[in-house]
Amino acid sequence: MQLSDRELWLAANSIPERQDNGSIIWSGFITDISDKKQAEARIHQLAFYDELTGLPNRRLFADRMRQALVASARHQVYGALLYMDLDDFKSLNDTLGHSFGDTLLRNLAEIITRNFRETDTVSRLGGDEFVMILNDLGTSEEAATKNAHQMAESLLEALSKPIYLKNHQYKCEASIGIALFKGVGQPQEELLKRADTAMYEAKSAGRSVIRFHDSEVQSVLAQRFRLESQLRQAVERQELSLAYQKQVGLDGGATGVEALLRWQHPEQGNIPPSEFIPIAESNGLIVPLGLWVLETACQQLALWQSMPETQHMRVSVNVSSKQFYQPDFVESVVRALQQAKSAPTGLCIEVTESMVLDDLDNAMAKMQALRVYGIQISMDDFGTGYSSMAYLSRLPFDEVKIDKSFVQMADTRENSNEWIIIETIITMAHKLNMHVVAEGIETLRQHELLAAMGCDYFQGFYFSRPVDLDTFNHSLQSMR
Ligand SMILES: Nc1nc2c(ncn2[C@@H]2O[C@@H]3COP(=O)(O)O[C@H]4[C@@H](O)[C@H](n5cnc6c(=O)[nH]c(N)nc65)O[C@@H]4COP(=O)(O)O[C@H]3[C@H]2O)c(=O)[nH]1
Repeated sequence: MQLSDRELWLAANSIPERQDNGSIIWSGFITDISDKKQAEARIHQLAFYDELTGLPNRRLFADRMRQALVASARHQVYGALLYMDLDDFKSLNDTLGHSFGDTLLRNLAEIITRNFRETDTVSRLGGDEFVMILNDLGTSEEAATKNAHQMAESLLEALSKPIYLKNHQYKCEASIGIALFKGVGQPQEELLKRADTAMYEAKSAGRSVIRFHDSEVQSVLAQRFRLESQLRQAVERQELSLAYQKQVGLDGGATGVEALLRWQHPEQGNIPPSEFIPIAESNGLIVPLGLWVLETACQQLALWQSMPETQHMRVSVNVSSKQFYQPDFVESVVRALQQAKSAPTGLCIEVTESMVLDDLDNAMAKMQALRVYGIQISMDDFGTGYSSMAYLSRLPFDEVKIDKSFVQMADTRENSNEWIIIETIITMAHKLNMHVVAEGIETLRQHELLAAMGCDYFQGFYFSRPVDLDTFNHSLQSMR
């Protein structure tokens, strides 16, 4: 029962008694059991929650951990255990007293809880040690590592804001150890020990440090962070360049090139795009990098267009999803063309199927706007995604690029389903007035088979690897 100012728990006991006329009268008594209920709630609170902060205690943590492991196994997703320990709590407790320490811990509990999602668990195992269970961090180890690291970083940032307590300003620093988990394979105690060990490693490495238990994960992460900061300076240091891979027509003559980004790292040498482009995509750096690629490719296009022997050459440029969905993407492409004084018909923008399907209407509007200028659009990596014929017919593409994995798969099994699919793609693309490029041609046989199927253009190591500009121009001259 809810009274105006408090909740009242009542227990009713009554016995039915049948009367002579057949009716039933209940007689009994009602007892106020509010005190008992409160005592039960208090016992539950004491059993499962930390008295000082109100956070789940070790017992409830163990139960949530069990649930997290089962859920992770069922959905095949990664989770992580974050073990956090304050960097100078002991000395603070000793100098400012335990009551100050307690108030600080209560404040921190609130800050930590605010920093995580409702589906995560924030618990206090004792002293200044907090352990968090993070669920649903992704299906790949890489995504989980990144997500767990981001969440730990954002926690450190939230903790670093000054807290004002009893005339003291306190800026918190903490060490965090992380252990990833997936499925029920690892015993709970083992996982906790791993996160704890990682936390000790973090502590010995300095203040406000995050460490993963798995040394391999840690070194991949360290390399990623190193690359990330170096990539920021790569444009200014002129470490980036474009490689050009030619595309040929049926007669073997070069009809165009695909411009591919290259990073010549001063110590590590050539770093493949598969390594640095995902980093640039995740931190937004891909937008300025992509613009640099477009501007450089347009300048080169203008040069080729100014010479009679190369004026027919088309330059294809890859764009990433983040870059494509920038509100001013179309304007930035047009600006790059205008600044370089190159004709828009020589530029081809390569987008992938999954990129377009992310936001179909928006993508369609951008593609139509690009085509108004005469810029061509190619659907890259066709065959790897949904490869929906329905979408292909609705979207304004000029070209379909059959992915290399598809071409190579088909080569190994004659008359395989892959060949049938390739043939269907080619026929359908032609009916939709699109031409077809097969990429990843490595053998004469692949070339001949695809040519026989009606493919229009070809690209692959069989004709040429991607090469630097001088080598490319040289090869053009020697062909004349
Ligand atoms: N095995 C084999 N491979 C072949 C063959 N012919 C070409 N390749 C490789 O296939 C990739 C083709 O580019 P992509 O599918 O667009 O795939 C590209 C593209 O998605 C991305 N990328 C490259 N440059 C840029 C860029 O400027 N911007 C963006 N957003 N992504 C880029 O990185 C990916 C990888 O680029 P690369 O390492 O240069 O790898 C290139 C090229 O070197 C062949 O016959 N056999």
